[in-house]
Amino acid sequence: MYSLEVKNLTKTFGKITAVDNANFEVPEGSIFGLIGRNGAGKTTTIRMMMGIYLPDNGEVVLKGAKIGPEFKSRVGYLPEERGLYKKMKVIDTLYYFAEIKGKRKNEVHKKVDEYLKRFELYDRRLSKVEDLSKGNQQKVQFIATILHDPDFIILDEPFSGLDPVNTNLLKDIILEMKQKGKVIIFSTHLMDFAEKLCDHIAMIDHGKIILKGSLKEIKQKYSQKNVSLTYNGDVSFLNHHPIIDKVENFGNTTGIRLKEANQTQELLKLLLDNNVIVKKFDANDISLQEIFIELAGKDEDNFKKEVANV
Ligand SMILES: Nc1ncnc2c1ncn2[C@@H]1O[C@H](COP(=O)(O)OP(=O)(O)OP(=O)(O)O)[C@@H](O)[C@H]1O
Repeated sequence: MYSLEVKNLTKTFGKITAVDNANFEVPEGSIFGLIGRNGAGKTTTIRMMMGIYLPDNGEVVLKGAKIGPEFKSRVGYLPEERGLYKKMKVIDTLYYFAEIKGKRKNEVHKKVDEYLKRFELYDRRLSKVEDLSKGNQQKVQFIATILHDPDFIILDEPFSGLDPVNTNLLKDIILEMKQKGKVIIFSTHLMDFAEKLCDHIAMIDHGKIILKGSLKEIKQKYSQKNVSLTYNGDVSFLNHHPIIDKVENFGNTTGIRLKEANQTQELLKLLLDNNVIVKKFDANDISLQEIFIELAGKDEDNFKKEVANV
């Protein structure tokens, strides 16, 4: 069952079509990633979902009914432009945001302390927001987003500006919220996060949805001719080998696309024969990053052909 559906959403700004007839479905109890490059249309889509922008066309549907004001009280929204009152103390900021969502101080007091401690902000609770680093301000805003225990959590680029420790903490909290049955929707251009967290994704490019669905199924579909390799040695000989379609270096791993799905054993033998030390050989594995580059890294002509097939 879908909890939230985006139907034919379109938004133009003058001559720019920021979102072009976008359709996707967010299943109940899922972590959903809206992924795309800079300027792809993620924020505009989210703003339409939140009722901040009126769409030129289309609608957002919640459990079969057009979204209304009641949705606002059930949602926690972290906007891309982080907007906190700079002169306000951290603790007052959190109580203020909770109050806007109808929660009294004594209802959220315990939770506020708990989150401040988890995010290592408890000692800064009496500091003014403006005295915190950007990353810490973002953590405060994230806490403010979830304090009222919303059913839907919509996060626009939540990981940008966070260090690895806080990124992990945020990931843990997102997973905890999923366990509680919440729907989490977040936008990102960082495929790693989407890959680790999401059950479902929609990939947006040039305002169009070019890929959507269960991440597992998408990866299965795209992985049949793929090998993800970790190695020591030199694999440059693969570049012009007749069984190889493409070799892409992703830093820690190398993605190899074969011309045919049944050539994985031949590839393994080839690597060993050429004295490559194989540390990890994942046949039929493909990263979301590879799929993303394949689809969103296309030139304009290929892009139009691909979109025509979604
Ligand atoms: N208020 C606006 N006025 C004019 N153009 C806009 C406005 N908002 C967005 N755009 C344009 O719409 C397109 C999509 O922008 P959007 O911010 O939705 O992309 P995004 O995927 O969120 O990008 P990023 O990851 O860089 O934040 C871009 O070309 C952007 O310049």
